[in-house]
Amino acid sequence: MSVHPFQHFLSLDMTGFSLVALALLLSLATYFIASRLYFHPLSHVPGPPLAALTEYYVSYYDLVKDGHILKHLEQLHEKYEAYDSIYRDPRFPKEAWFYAAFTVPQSLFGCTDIKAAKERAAIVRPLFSRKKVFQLENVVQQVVDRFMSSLSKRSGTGEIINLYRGFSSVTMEVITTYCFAKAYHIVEYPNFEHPAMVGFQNSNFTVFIMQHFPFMRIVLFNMPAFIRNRFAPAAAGRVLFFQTLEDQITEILANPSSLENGEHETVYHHMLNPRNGVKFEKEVLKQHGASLVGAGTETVANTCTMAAFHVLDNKEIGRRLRAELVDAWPELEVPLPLEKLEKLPYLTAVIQEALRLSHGVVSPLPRIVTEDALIGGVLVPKGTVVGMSQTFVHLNPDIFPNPKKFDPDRWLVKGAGDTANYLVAFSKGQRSCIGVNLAWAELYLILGNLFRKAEGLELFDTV
Ligand code: HEM
Repeated sequence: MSVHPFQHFLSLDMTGFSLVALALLLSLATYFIASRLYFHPLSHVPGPPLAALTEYYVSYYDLVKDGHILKHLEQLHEKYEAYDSIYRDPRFPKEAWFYAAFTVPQSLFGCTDIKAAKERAAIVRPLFSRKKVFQLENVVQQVVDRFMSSLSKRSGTGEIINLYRGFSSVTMEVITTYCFAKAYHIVEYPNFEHPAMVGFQNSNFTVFIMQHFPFMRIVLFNMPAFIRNRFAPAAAGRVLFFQTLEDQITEILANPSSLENGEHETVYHHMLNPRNGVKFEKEVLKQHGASLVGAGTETVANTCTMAAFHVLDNKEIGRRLRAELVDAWPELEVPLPLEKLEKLPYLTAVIQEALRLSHGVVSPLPRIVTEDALIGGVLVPKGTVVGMSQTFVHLNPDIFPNPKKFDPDRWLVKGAGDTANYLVAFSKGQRSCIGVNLAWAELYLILGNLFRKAEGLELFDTV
């Protein structure tokens, strides 16, 4: 078979072209890999080479491995303790790319500008001070009473209750009543599956998607409702919740004097305060409201779930907790005030241990290093994004021996007060949790009431 001279020329040329392209590609890849591994300003920072090469290293663990980046990071981070240097340094702002995925950039939580965040925190902080939480204790107590009454209706029926959903219901209802004086009747909803609560909870995964694929923020929020409901129900829940908040805000803005007749002080009294000229726009109010619900629902519910599991799982822990509660609270008809509950040492230790093992927020919360800084003994250049998961502090065996064991006694031994400095569930520094007092109050009231009043609770099908 004869070969046409042109055909020969073409095949020779294609091979030559492919070789040149391949060589070019290899050189580019070598240049990229070498510059990232050896010449990048962070090349001296320890860590796996693949993570230095691509940001999709984290995306893979978040999206494909169901958030298992933490298990993986735990092994990597054992040696690198730098929590305080990162979070206590007031010069390091929150990193915008990460926080943008929560779609509340104008809220206190989402605000990445140091000065603006400080001003915003100062406006709402009075609502969450220890004094105010004590003044509004009955708001929390009433929701807890409603939760207990929902539970007692199921008592003796043999019904299986998803307590995690139950705790999420009570914590979401506390936030909406405490912050907005608005009850959604979440704790009364069948199976503790109120659509706003379940929708908000399920939508957490969409945050990861929006984090790694930012264009999805526009897609998910702007697609027609019927498509979103059909193909992205989790995002639909989030949108539905934002809408309910917006409706309340629209009503208040149309009739600001309604605040004077409200049941109690709310976040709107602080964010729409004619006396000191504070008047935020509707969008800011909406985002701030949503972020309070986001920050205050799952966190408290996770801690309650962690405590309840271990109290029910470990007979001795359950016995000691109940004995302490019965002793301090003989008359069940009269609620035991927060002031008394927080003086109970074993209950306090159970809560501390539950906070430690539920960690607060498990994702490393990123900050930007604005000036060259020494973090964990490593010189980190200006502009670097740094963060450390709270899990690495809470599971450090040098601080908490046998760290995976739920052991309230570790908080009762001499010197445990110092160890409390390492309980970083609420983070540290200027951007630490503004709701810490409310959170503690909820934990005391929910767990105190549950383990004093509910009888016959048993674990079912847990691992
Ligand atoms: C066990 C319960 C809770 C835990 C463990 C917890 C933990 C945290 C953590 C770790 C942060 C820092 C987040 C970051 O750096 O981005 C934070 C911030 C925040 N938390 Fe909580 N939280 C809890 C309950 C609450 C409650 C009940 C509220 C409701 C008022 C709340 C409102 C906030 C807000 C608004 C922020 C943002 C503060 C800022 O960025 O300056 N949290 N929380």
